[in-house]
Parts: sequence; C-alpha cells; structure tokens
Amino acid sequence: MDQTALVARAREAFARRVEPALALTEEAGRVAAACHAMAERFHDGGRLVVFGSGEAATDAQHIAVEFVHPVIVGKRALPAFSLTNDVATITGITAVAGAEEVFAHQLRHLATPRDMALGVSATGNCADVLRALETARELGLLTLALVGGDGGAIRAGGVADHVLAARSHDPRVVKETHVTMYHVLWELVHVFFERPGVLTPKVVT
Ligand SMILES: O=C(CO)[C@@H](O)[C@H](O)[C@H](O)[C@H](O)COP(=O)(O)O
Repeated sequence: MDQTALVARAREAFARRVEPALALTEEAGRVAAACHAMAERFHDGGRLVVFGSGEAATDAQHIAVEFVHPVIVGKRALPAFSLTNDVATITGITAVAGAEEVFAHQLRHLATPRDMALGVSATGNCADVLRALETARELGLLTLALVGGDGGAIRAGGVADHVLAARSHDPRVVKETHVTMYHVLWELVHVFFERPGVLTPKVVT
C-alpha cells in the first residue's frame, strides 16, 4: 500500500469516529441524569464500584482512579474502586463459582446498598457484567452501564437505572467513546459538588 493510500486509510479511520463522537451530544440528557443520581449517592456516603472484562477491565480501573485520585489538581477525591484488580480474588471465584460470578460475588461481600455499581461492556452482552448489575440491583445499589451498539442484553434486560450507549458497533470506537463519556460523568458529578448549597458529600463514620 503506497503512502497516499495509507494516508487515505488513516483519514477514513478518523472519519469513522466523528459520527459516534457527535452523537454523544444526544446522550447529554442521560449523562446529566446519571450524574445527578451519582452525586446524590456520593452525598449520602456512597462509593462507586466499577467492573468490566478484558479491555473494559482497564476502563473500570481508569474510572476508579479518576474519582478517587482526580487528575485535575484541587478537585475533591470521591470514593471509588474497581473489582478487576485482585487476581487472587478473581481467579478464586472463577475457579469455584465460574466466571459469570466474578463481579457479583465481590459486590455481595464488598458493597453496601448506598453504593453505585457501574458496569462497562462494549457489546452490552458481557455475562459477568450483566450478572453483576442484576446482583447490584437486588442489593439496592444505583446501577449504571456503559455499553455500545444496541446495548445488548444489558439494555434489553433493564438491569441498569442509567444506560449510556456509544453509537457504534465497532468495539474500538465504542471504547474510545466510553472514555469521553466517563470523563464527562466525572466532570458533571463535580459540578454538583462545586455549586454552593447544592450537594456536599457527607462523611460517613
Ligand atoms: O477485551 C477484549 C479484547 O481485548 C475482548 O475480547 C473482551 O475480553 C470481550 O469482548 C469480553 O467479552 C468483554 O465484553 P465486552 O466488553 O466486549 O462486551
């Protein structure tokens, strides 16, 4: 492939990402509603529990660090952790209870009803994420999902209070769009805390 064709290919690859990025503005209302619900849970001492498999496991860790150790200096740290960090726990659960239980089991033993459960699945069909959201709902957590395409079984099953979808079926484009979504989620949650008199996190002792 000559240089010209390569450049054309690169242009086409970038252009394929424009529409999903623009479509994000249509998710603004859902994102704002999710942020208000999250801010209320943080206000009441809730923590953000994040999970996903494969590449989405890295998104779960990225989201957790954004909240608990903000990249923007001076922004308040908010309690968040990922269920994808502890290999001993993950392999132990998987070996005995099966992969589908890997996040649900941790939620049952690490989360409280005040918390929020955020599952990341590019296809919307990741079985361990779906199972975890079902469990989180049973436990009374606020449930949120970052998905792609038509939202798969996660959207169809109605297991999440807030479903934020990237408008693409290409998992790479979905994941790129998710990064933008969760950075905006973080930004708007902080808006609720920075406006005087709106919400100030209660420190639960
Ligand atoms: O992460 C990768 C490849 O790096 C995927 O193969 C990933 O493991 C699988 O898609 C998992 O089933 C995750 O599901 P989803 O997030 O794609 O819905």
